[in-house]
Amino acid sequence: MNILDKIVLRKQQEVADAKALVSVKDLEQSIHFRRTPYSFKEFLLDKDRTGIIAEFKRRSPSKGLINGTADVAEVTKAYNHAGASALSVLTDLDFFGGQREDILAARVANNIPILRKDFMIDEYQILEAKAWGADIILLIASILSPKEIVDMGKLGKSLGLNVLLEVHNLEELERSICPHLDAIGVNNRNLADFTVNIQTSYDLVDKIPNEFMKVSESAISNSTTIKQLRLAGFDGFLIGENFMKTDNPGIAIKEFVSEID
Ligand SMILES: O=P(O)(O)OC[C@@H](O)[C@@H](O)c1c[nH]c2ccccc12
Repeated sequence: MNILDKIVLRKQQEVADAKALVSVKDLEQSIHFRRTPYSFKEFLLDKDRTGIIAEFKRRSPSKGLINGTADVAEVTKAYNHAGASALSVLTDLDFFGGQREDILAARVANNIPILRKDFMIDEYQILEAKAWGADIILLIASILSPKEIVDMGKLGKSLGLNVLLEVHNLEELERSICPHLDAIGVNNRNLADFTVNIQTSYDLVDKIPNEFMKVSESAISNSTTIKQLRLAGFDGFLIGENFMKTDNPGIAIKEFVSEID
């Protein structure tokens, strides 16, 4: 079994446990459930921001522990002030060391869009995302059928959430694309075996219809790459480890941003 299969299997159990503990009604009664999510597009295309979607990630299956001490409110505020267009906060506990409380803390500290970064396999998780104060959900093409992507995309949109579809190759893109999406992310990392290749982004950018915002995800570690990805047609750049692996991710993003503009 590859790592992605393991994550999905564990996720099924986690969602079943969560459903037994917190009802849909409870989720709908959260104060965040009534708020109108921020527009991902508005922030991503804002020329005063950088297009960076800055990620808070404590660990990953490929790298193990990345940062065991960083404070989520402090780091996400620094990301925001450095010009991030959106924040990405991992909520998977077993493989990425994230939790619901991380989104809640990032939400109260920031007024820019937040992506709930997790492996969404059930509509219940989309209701959770809304209840926790997220603005954007991630749908990963490699673990969802085209019908699941349509259904989950529709539900997300009906709640006012922004929907980011993640693909890793042309086949995934072609089978998964549908109208209920705002943005398409090309993951430069193959989630099944962790190999990374930025070329994946350049290969797919022109295959993504221009009505969708285009995001390049993973393994971005220098400002030259951002400039090249921008020229190729990308609007957004999802960066985690490059900032989180340092002692002070807030300073790391500031230095990074000073090199792009
Ligand atoms: O830390 P990196 O290499 O900058 O990558 C960030 C982000 O793209 C990566 O964490 C990611 C992309 N897709 C995912 C899906 C699930 C979990 C994590 C991810």
